[in-house]
Amino acid sequence: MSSSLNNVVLIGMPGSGKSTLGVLLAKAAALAFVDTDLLIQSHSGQTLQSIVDGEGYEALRRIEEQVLCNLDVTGHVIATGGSAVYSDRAMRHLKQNSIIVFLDISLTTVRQRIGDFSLRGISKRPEQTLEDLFTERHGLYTRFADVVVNGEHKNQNQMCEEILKAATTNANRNLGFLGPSTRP
Ligand SMILES: Nc1ncnc2c1ncn2[C@@H]1O[C@H](COP(=O)(O)OP(=O)(O)O)[C@@H](O)[C@H]1O
Ligand SMILES: O=C(O)C1=C[C@@H](OP(=O)(O)O)[C@@H](O)[C@H](O)C1
Ligand SMILES: [Mg+2]
Repeated sequence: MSSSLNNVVLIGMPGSGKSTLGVLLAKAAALAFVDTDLLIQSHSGQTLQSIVDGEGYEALRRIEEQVLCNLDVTGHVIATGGSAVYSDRAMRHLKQNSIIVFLDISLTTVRQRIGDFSLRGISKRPEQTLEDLFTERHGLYTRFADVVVNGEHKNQNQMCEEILKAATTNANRNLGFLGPSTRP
């Protein structure tokens, strides 16, 4: 059979809803769920914040790349961390059998949702502002996305429906996504 695009990978800024929407989406689509931030924490035995504080943001990116490249699942919704897109290798690996969905929210909404970002283990250069980070990443999220879902002014249920619809439409152009009902 041709490549089965049977995972949904969520990418986007912190606060875009990857972790919370990922669970809802998995329930709605009868898929399993994995949050790669939790894999990083269990892999390293510490919180993301303590990795950034103790070893620096580049160490977090290296661990994240390793965890993403070792991920070998099918039939999952995969919530990534906001910095996943800094690894070309990891994104190419995920793309092999996944639809990549970018949850696109504004900088204002990022600020509202994440509050004090210095406590959130964000992987960024020390001098980098949130605005700089937003601009730098927006291009990366767009580049790797198969589908972009605008997340402004929508509640979680609306987002979930929209992601599912967009991912299914996109995947139906390929084969084998979300089970037999979408196969020709
Ligand atoms: N569509 C939405 N509308 C309002 N709040 C949301 C929405 N999606 C997520 N949130 C909230 O935003 C916060 C960050 O969500 P989270 O899933 O942790 O984002 P991420 O994993 O992308 O960093 C949580 O408090 C969550 O409840
Ligand atoms: O954007 C980032 O640099 C990060 C986002 C976090 O995940 P969420 O995007 O789920 O908040 C987590 O991976 C880590 O603290 C780094
Ligand atoms: Mg998250």
